[in-house]
Amino acid sequence: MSVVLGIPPVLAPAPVPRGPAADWLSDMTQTTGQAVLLDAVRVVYGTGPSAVTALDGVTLGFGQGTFTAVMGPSGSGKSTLLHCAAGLDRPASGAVLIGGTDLGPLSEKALTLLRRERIGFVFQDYNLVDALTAEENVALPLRLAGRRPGPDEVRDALARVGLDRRGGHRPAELSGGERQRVAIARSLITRARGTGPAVLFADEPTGALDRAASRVVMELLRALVDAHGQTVVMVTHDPAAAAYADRVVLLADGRLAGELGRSSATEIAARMALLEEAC
Ligand SMILES: Nc1ncnc2c1ncn2[C@@H]1O[C@H](COP(=O)(O)OP(=O)(O)OP(=O)(O)O)[C@@H](O)[C@H]1O
Repeated sequence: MSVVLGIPPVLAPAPVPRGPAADWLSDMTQTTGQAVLLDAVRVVYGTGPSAVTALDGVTLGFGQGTFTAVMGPSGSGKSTLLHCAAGLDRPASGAVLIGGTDLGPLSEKALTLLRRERIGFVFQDYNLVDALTAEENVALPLRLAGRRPGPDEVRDALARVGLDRRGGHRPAELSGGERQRVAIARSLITRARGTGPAVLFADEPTGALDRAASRVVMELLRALVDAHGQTVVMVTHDPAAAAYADRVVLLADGRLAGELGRSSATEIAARMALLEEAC
């Protein structure tokens, strides 16, 4: 929940000064239509002999209106990559740009604001508040930001995930798949009025769901990309979920270990098996 409220674990408190390289990268994200760009990102947890290099110089872009799955063996750095790309963790070195904005020089307050207005999050365990209805859950981030949602805003967000008739229900009265769809509606609304998030990050969005519910959630994410040009970056272990993405990025030991274009679940599973064998 701390993630939703925007309290990031800060790894390197000193902001990297903005220099000509950052300006060049910023121009590049705008001219190449990259929603998110990671440039030589390195993340180290801890110090001394017990230090772990979770990301080791990763350079990667996520194009606007594309759907990317990030896969790799356990401990390969997938969550770290997602957290860095979303401005929740700061890299020890390298740069992260969202829509051309270099996150390095931003204060914690500016970073929190950027996350609130331009980034959506969806988590494996939904992170809904049990005591609130679906409508109240969707409206919550706006209320936390001090903004009263417009009369149709919450209903429209729920309609986009096919749950406009379930707005008065609490999470306990909804199935796992419906809860995740409420979480997706909430992620679409947490920003300046009228604009969707620059990027929607999903961390194992189908991890707690059965096959049928997973399929509904993945079809929904795919439709957001196809019909609304939404950019989606998703970490998953599930080849069937990754088969909905335009691109599958593979990580191993904190480094890029290859990528696949749109592929079937069988092809993705075979590639993952090879990668896990090699690690
Ligand atoms: N807070 C932390 N402190 C120390 N080491 C960490 C921390 N978070 C992650 N790591 C280490 O960094 C590496 C990458 O972790 P990360 O969680 O990004 O991997 P992952 O690919 O998402 O793994 P999984 O699939 O198991 O969730 C691992 O070796 C992990 O043990």
